[in-house]
Amino acid sequence: MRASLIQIAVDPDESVESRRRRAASLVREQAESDLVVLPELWPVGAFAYQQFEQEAEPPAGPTHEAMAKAASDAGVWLHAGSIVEKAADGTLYNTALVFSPTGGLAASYRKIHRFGFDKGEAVLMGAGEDLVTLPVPGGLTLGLATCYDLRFPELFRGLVDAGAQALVIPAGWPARRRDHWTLLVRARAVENQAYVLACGTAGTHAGVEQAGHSIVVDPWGEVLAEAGPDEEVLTVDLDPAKVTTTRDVFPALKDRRLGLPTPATRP
Ligand SMILES: O=C(O)CCC(=O)C(=O)O
Repeated sequence: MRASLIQIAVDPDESVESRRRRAASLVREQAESDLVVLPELWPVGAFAYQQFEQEAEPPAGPTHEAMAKAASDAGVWLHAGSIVEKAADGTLYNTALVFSPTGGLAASYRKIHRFGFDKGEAVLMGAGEDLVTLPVPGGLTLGLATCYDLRFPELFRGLVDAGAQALVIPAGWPARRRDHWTLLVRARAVENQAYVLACGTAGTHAGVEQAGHSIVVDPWGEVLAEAGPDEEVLTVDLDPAKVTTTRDVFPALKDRRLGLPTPATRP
């Protein structure tokens, strides 16, 4: 199963429309891949809070339309990163969209952990409630998470319990915390014995330099490929059997001790 991560640059001197066209054309160039991944909020920029309302899209808006067409033109599974979704009741969500090779919406995921503490996404957006997995026929079962979610291991364990074999994480991670990014991506791969495909953005928007350094890690924690800081497409071959082999040879997931009493529940 071949995967390509498109680490697109998000810079304020390019319009959202132009970036959307460019992203679609980059997706079309990956027709040799089975799965293509774009980063978090690449149309507007993950830190461009002031533009969230203006660039918010209904579930079947312009990014959805452009990405559905790009997926079917290329004949690939497309994790199209995330958009600012405006739901019917007016709530904004950071919503990831995944398209099948015929351009149908196969899954969507509303980011569960909102970033910003008392500002930005944390106050402007609603929180997702649902864990999402998606089996890709003939390939791996994907588990979906977005950016700041990476800091919450219990989410990933939930995805693994639901069958995930490859954790796909679009992000808009800042350069100043790049060490956390690479450390946490590898940790999620090792502890869950799963592939991790983590796709960030390049460039600088809203004054926040992006880390880039998209990275693909195998179920043993080995880095298969890592991008630099600039716009780049990272292509790797994944072996679905490697997840089963790793879990069979080193069955740590079977040694979990669930339901132990805590000091509060101990009689
Ligand atoms: O957790 C971090 O350091 C970055 C998170 C982030 O930038 C985001 O979720 O948009």
